[in-house]
Amino acid sequence: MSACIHPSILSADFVNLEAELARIGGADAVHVDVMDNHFVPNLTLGLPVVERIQAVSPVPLDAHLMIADADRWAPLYADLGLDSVTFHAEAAAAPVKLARELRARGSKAGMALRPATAVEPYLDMLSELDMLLIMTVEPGFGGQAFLDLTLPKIRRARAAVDGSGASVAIQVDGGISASTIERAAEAGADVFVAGSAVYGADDPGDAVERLRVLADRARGA
Ligand SMILES: O=C(CO)[C@H](O)[C@H](O)COP(=O)(O)O
Ligand SMILES: [Fe+2]
Repeated sequence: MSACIHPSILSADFVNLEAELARIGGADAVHVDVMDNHFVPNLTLGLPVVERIQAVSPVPLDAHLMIADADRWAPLYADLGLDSVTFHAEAAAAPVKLARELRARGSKAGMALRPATAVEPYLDMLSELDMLLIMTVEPGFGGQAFLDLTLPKIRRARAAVDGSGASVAIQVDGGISASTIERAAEAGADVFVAGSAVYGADDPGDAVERLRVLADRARGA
């Protein structure tokens, strides 16, 4: 199966979101970064804006919740009918219960790990997840440099997912561009978030296709 490319609207023009969404019609999903200025030192948007994006988006929504008290808030995003809702393991008191709740409300369940958070403590809950997000930058801001130190964690996650038999996508987010996507793909990622590399391009739709070709080649797909 082809690599999935999820442009992040963090790098889009927030005053013209509907038009910005139309520019990435060939993407597999749009990645929406929700930040609360508590879990991360930045503030973006919340439920009412995500609800409107969901109403007008030509592609499914992949919400990345960088917010404290995920147990309370993440289910409310699932209630909007989003394709996937990803909470941070570091922000959830009961990750398994929360993942089950997201699925029960009709969303795919994603769980994210900061660069310094090990994957091993969570391997016994892979079957509860549809997606595991390995952050490849410290969450909080777009436009940061890809952290190569996350590559071994991507490899370990890939080996664990393949060994488990569970169907879990491995997403990477942060610093993904034409010069880094192949490294992440070779390590085992299959879903790629790209903000600045897509919306900073003259033609975001073309940038999506180029990234997909590079990732597929690196994955041998
Ligand atoms: O979650 C994020 C930051 O916390 C963003 O999704 C990510 O940074 C995308 O931006 P870029 O591709 O420019 O790094
Ligand atoms: Fe993100």
